[in-house]
Amino acid sequence: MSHLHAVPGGQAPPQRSGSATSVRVEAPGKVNLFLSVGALGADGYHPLTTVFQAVRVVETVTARRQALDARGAVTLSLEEPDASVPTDASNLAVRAALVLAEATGVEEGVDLLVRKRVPVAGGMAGGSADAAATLLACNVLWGTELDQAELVELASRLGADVPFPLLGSTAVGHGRGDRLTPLMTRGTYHWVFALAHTGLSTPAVFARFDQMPRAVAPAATEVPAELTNALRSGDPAAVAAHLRNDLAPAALSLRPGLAEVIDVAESAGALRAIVSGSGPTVAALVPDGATAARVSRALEDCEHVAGTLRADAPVAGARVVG
Ligand SMILES: C[C@@](CO)(OP(=O)(O)O)[C@H](O)COP(=O)(O)OP(=O)(O)OC[C@H]1O[C@@H](n2ccc(N)nc2=O)[C@H](O)[C@@H]1O
Ligand SMILES: Nc1ncnc2c1ncn2[C@@H]1O[C@H](COP(=O)(O)OP(=O)(O)O)[C@@H](O)[C@H]1O
Repeated sequence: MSHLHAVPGGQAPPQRSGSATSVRVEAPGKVNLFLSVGALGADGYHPLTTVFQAVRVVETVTARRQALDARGAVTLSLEEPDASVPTDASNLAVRAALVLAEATGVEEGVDLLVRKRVPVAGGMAGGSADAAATLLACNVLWGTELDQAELVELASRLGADVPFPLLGSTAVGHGRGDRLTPLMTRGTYHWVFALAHTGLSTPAVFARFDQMPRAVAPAATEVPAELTNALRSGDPAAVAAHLRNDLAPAALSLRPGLAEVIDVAESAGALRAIVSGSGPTVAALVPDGATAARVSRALEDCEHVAGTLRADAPVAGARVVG
């Protein structure tokens, strides 16, 4: 591992010849194909058994060397400013750069440019994708050479959902959802996402989950074989039959209009529509492109839907582009 330190006296630290001045990384959003939630633990987290699938709705983070007069600072701007996304130290991408700098002793700072495509506070882990992309981009920009296991360890300190976008594809999550095991799947899955007019807070959805009567199905400690077999056979209809989200009743209780969104998608031909993670995005699994177009059109006419996205899955995890 190579460490870069600021030189005392305000001079620029030496730059390795040939080192890039900017690194661009893409990282995917996700949908939970299975999300079984246990009882709240003493650490304030719920034990999860989940299956993440990375979808082709992609965040892009460009990490650029700081100008000499800003060296040491971590700054962030959004390609398209959005009042619901902070650009200060509370942005998960800024925190990711600081965590990597702290772990490696790098002091040169970074300027981050974020292009968001994953709906904000939508249950698709867009902020986590930004953090994962930032870890990889800074690791390359700074030449810190952490391996993937080390990046995953830093990611899990930032949030339960941050390790997954580093891996991408399909993976089972245990613990807080951050202990990942890749899952073999076949085929391509087609999704239509119905975006809500406003987001839902993940802690608020978990808190509502705690207040609700216990679900009929007990929390699962393993992913059912029916789902893993369906994913292995590449059969979307079989996968649709085994989708499960224990947070759905809590999200629906906070946002009753989501029931209608699910209905609209399924009536228009979706194999199944579910709440994505903690919501409020609704993820509709469709058999083909023609049905995707029909489901999108029906959803766009629904008053609770702000817009739709179509995406295939699974896709790779965070990777350097350009
Ligand atoms: C629900 C899920 C499903 O994949 O995703 P989203 O729908 O938010 O994208 C995740 O568990 C969200 O992960 P993430 O958004 O990273 O959560 P964190 O920042 O670590 O935690 C935010 C808060 O959510 C609650 N939380 C999160 C994860 C977990 N296993 N149990 C919890 O109770 C806790 O109240 C915690 O303080
Ligand atoms: N890089 C980021 N992108 C989006 N939201 C962020 C980011 N950093 C911090 N946040 C805050 O986290 C909240 C939820 O993040 P997000 O990842 O979009 O949703 P979810 O947790 O539902 O997947 C946002 O409402 C925002 O206030």
